[in-house]
Amino acid sequence: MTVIVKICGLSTEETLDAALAAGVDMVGFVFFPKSPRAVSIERASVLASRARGKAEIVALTVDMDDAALAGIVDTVKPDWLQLHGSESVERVAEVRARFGLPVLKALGIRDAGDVSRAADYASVASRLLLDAKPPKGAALPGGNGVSFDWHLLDALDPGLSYMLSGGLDADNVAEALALTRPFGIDASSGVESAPGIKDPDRIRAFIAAIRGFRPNPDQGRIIAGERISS
Ligand SMILES: O=C(O)c1ccccc1N[C@@H]1O[C@H](COP(=O)(O)O)[C@@H](O)[C@H]1O
Repeated sequence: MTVIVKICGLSTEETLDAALAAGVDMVGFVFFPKSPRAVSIERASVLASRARGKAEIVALTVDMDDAALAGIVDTVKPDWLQLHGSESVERVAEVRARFGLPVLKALGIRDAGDVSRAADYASVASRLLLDAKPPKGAALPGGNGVSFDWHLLDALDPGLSYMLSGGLDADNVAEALALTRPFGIDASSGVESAPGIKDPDRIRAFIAAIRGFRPNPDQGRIIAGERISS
């Protein structure tokens, strides 16, 4: 099982290079002003040029209008747009069509109802990112370093491909992979030494933990009473 790895919220050459050298597949730049990881379009453009051809470049946006998205797309030239706000199914389809870029739609998960909503977005988003819902009163819609109950994903259609995020780090990602079947893994806080400060050692340890993960063939998931082997 090869799992795509995304590191989000990179803002320095040193940490970007550490992620690239460790074999990251996607690198995310955050365009949400309240985030401690927010970068300007100019800064993201420099970092994106450094990463281009080595990893896919993701522009993370939150409920952004077309004019602001266009500014990012024209200058940074991302490979992906990540929509991490409360964008509707219609808005996801509109952004994808208008900009001609694949869209990674983030959905906050806290309960079974949130999981069932994922199916609504599956046909319009190029890929889904299942993240923890932010704690009440949080300033950020993501990047809060909190996990959700991964067992909730047992209810997902097994054919639905998704990326997993929310409070993942080198210590818990193997357990997350053992309980779920994500196409990819995404982390931000879990590879930082302080909010917004990415740590090269934590990035390396995180990617090594994912690459080193081996599913236990005797430990299939139980879905609706039926054992699904790995
Ligand atoms: O990282 C941020 O600052 C951020 C801001 C606004 C929306 C989303 C954000 N990050 C995304 O959230 C996931 C989970 O973060 P964490 O690992 O729990 O800290 C992250 O991978 C980003 O895609």
